[in-house]
Amino acid sequence: MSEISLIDVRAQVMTYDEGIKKWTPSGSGEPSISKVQLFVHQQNNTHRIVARKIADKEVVINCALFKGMRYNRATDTFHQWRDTRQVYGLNFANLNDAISFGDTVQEALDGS
Ligand SMILES: CC[C@@H]1C=C[C@H]2CCN(C(=O)[C@@H]3CC[C@H]4C=C[C@]5(CCCN5C(=O)[C@H](Cc5ccccc5Cl)NC(C)=O)C(=O)N43)[C@@H]2C(=O)N1CC(=O)O
Repeated sequence: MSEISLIDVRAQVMTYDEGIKKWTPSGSGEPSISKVQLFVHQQNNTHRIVARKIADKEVVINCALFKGMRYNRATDTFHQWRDTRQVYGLNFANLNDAISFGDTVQEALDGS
C-alpha cells in the first residue's frame, strides 16, 4: 500500500461559495459529518487530504498539499485552506481532533 493514513478525524466539510459569499456543506444530501484523513504517499513523500461522508462514503475532499499552501486555523475548531479551485473549511466535532489534525497538516507542510 503506497499511501498511509497519518490521521483520521471527524469534521463537517464545507466549501465557500464565492457567489453567495457563504459556506456551504460539501457533498449531496443532508449536511453531515465526514471522516477526514491526511495520507502520505511513501515513495514521493507527497500528502493529500481526503474526506468521505460517514453516511454514504461520498468523497467530499481529495486535495493534495502543495508547497506554499497556507493552512489557516480561523478558530480553534474551524480550519480552512484554499487551492486554485476552491476554499475548504473543516468544522471539527471536537477540539482534540482539530488540534491533532492541524498539527499533522502543518508538520507535513513544514516538511514540504
Ligand atoms: C461554518 C460557518 C463559519 C464558521 C467559522 C468562522 C471562522 C471565520 N469565518 C469566516 O467565514 C471568515 C470571516 C470573514 C470571511 C471572509 C473570507 C473567508 C471566506 C473565504 C475564505 N476566507 C478567508 O478569510 C481566507 C482564510 C484563509 C487565510 C489564509 C489561508 C487560507 C485561507 Cl482560506 N482568507 C484568504 C486571504 O483567503 C473567511 O473565512 N471568512 C467562519 C464563519 O464566519 N462562519 C460562520 C458563517 O459563515 O456563518
